[in-house]
This record gives sequence, structure tokens and C-alpha cells, in this order.
Amino acid sequence: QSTAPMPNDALYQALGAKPGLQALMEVFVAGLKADPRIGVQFKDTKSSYLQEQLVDQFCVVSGGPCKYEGADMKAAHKGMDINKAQFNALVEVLQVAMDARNIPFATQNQLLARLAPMHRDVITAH
Ligand code: HEM
Repeated sequence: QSTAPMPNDALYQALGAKPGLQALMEVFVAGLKADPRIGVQFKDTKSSYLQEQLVDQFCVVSGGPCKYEGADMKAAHKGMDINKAQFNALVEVLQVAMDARNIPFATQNQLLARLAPMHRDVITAH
């Protein structure tokens, strides 16, 4: 009865915990830079920096024991005029990266469901 609630890190574990997220973000950021639709928006991005931010953010989002210290999503994407098609392109690049890392479809969908609400802060153009 007095047991403290266990943090639910099932999704984090399914993603392979920290090493799994690091490997995934390496593939993801490389895919973003190479993407014909949105690659240009990441041309000045330092891959190692963005990967680190994304590892921490996805760790938190999936219930892992991390702290995300980057900008909130609204501030991070302010002035970028990101539209829905660009947002969807990023999601596709993430799906391709998750496939490449052999992440099960159900796990993929759970992660995407937790990222989806961020569209409100990221998309600022039509
Ligand atoms: C669910 C969707 C998204 C998530 C979770 C996400 C996450 C992040 C994170 C964590 C950062 C780092 C913030 C910081 O440095 O403090 C970032 C930066 C950035 N994001 Fe996003 N983002 C998303 C969508 C997008 C989209 C759709 C685009 C453009 C097509 C985009 C372009 C960028 C760019 C250009 C940066 C700056 C990278 C740099 O040069 O340091 N993001 N994003």
C-alpha cells in the first residue's frame, strides 16, 4: 500500500535503453541531414550535439532516467516556419531509422504517439 509508484520505463527498455537510443539517434540525425525534403534545414546542425539532445529528450519521453536540458520544443523551433509536410517528413525519417534498428512496430507506434502532441509547438507555418 505504501509502495512508491514504479516509474514506467517499459518503452525506454523496448527502445534498448541508453545504448539503443544513442544508436537510433545516430541513424536518425544522419537521415535528417540526408533527406531531400528537410535536409537543408539541418545543414548547419552539429550532428553530435543534436543527437545528444534527442537521446536525452527521447529518454525522458519514453520513461527513462534522464534529464533533458535542451530548449523546449516551442523555443527550439521558433522562427523555422516548419509546416505539416516537414513535420511528417521528420516522422518518416524516424520510422526508417527505427526500421533500420529493428525496433518492433508496436514500440515504434508507442514512441510516435508520445511525440505527436509536440506538433503544436513545432509547426508554425502552413
Ligand atoms: C516531434 C518532432 C520533433 C522533435 C521531437 C524535435 C526535437 C528537437 C530537439 C530536442 C532539438 C534540440 C533543441 C536544443 O538544442 O535545445 C531540436 C532542434 C532542431 N530541430 Fe527539431 N524536433 C522535431 C521536429 C522538427 C522538424 C519537423 C524540423 C524541421 C523540418 C526540425 C528542425 C530542427 C532544427 C533545424 C533544430 C536545430 C538543430 C541545431 O542546429 O542545433 N525539428 N529539435
